[in-house]
Amino acid sequence: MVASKRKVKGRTPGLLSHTRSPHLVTNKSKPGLSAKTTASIIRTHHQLQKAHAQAVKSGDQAKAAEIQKQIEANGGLKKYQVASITGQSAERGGDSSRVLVDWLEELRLPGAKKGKGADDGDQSVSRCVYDLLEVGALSTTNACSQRRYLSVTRIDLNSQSPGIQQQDFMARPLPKSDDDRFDIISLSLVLNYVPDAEGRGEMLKRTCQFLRATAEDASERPTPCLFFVLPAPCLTNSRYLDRPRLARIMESLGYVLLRDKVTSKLVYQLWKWTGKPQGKPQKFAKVEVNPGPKRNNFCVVLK
Ligand SMILES: C[S@@+](CC[C@H](N)C(=O)[O-])C[C@H]1O[C@@H](n2cnc3c(N)ncnc32)[C@H](O)[C@@H]1O
Repeated sequence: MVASKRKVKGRTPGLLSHTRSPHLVTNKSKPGLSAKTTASIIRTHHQLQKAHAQAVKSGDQAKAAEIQKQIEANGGLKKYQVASITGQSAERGGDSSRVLVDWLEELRLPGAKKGKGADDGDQSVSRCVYDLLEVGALSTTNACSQRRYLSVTRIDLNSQSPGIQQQDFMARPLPKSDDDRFDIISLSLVLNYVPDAEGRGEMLKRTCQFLRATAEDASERPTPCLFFVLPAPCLTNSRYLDRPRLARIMESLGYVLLRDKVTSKLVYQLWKWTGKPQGKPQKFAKVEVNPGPKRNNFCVVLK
């Protein structure tokens, strides 16, 4: 059966190829880029990245080089980032770090107060500042950057501003002491950028090395914690991953779920790191958990 144009247009929402990061505020958007164009740039970039990772994995250097050329011909990471910013609108969710700060405030992180610089003049709390590592940062003015109780270190594979270090989180030198660790790590729409399942598992594992251990007297606090955002279909419509399986993966690394929010487009989660993995170290292979023809193949493998 040939799918009609209308059917293609009225897309199946659960397919990853139809998602994009819909939460960046577009007040500064370039009006020239239509939603369709930005979605297409993002989708193509993800597909090519994935094909490139597969070619590298299979040792096909010629194919990898060819795909790399295509990635560059399509504008590369730079164009993808522009599309990520310009293709989004506040009505579609806005800045995801608003969810993070709302949760930190709701969970009564000591010193965390609502609003910009809300701890000004409050003598009753000694000033608490928490170190946040924002991986995959595209902005220096989002909600988490506007809280005085957060000191934000921003990194991205391609820095768009002097306030963002150009750095691959996977190549960031491992901490030598707690001075190099963080209270909070944010991976907003970053895990799904990683083109292969093993790489995603490695990224999750690596977060544990960058978080400060919980002090004995601070067990009620939400920190140290990991905030992440994923396109909803990664967890709601994947053959290989759903929320229970992700929870088992995270718990095996020592995380416990504090907050979880699912919208039609995105899943937001906040995980506290206990420093104590539950049980023996576990491996998670690529296992089908949700069979079905209209599902995507998003997967996290932990070796
Ligand atoms: C879709 S954008 C998301 C940006 C922003 N966090 C958001 O929520 O809108 C993904 C960003 O993650 C960055 N990224 C992906 N893997 C990364 C890594 N290993 N280290 C640093 N940045 C990374 C990419 O360069 C890209 O700018």
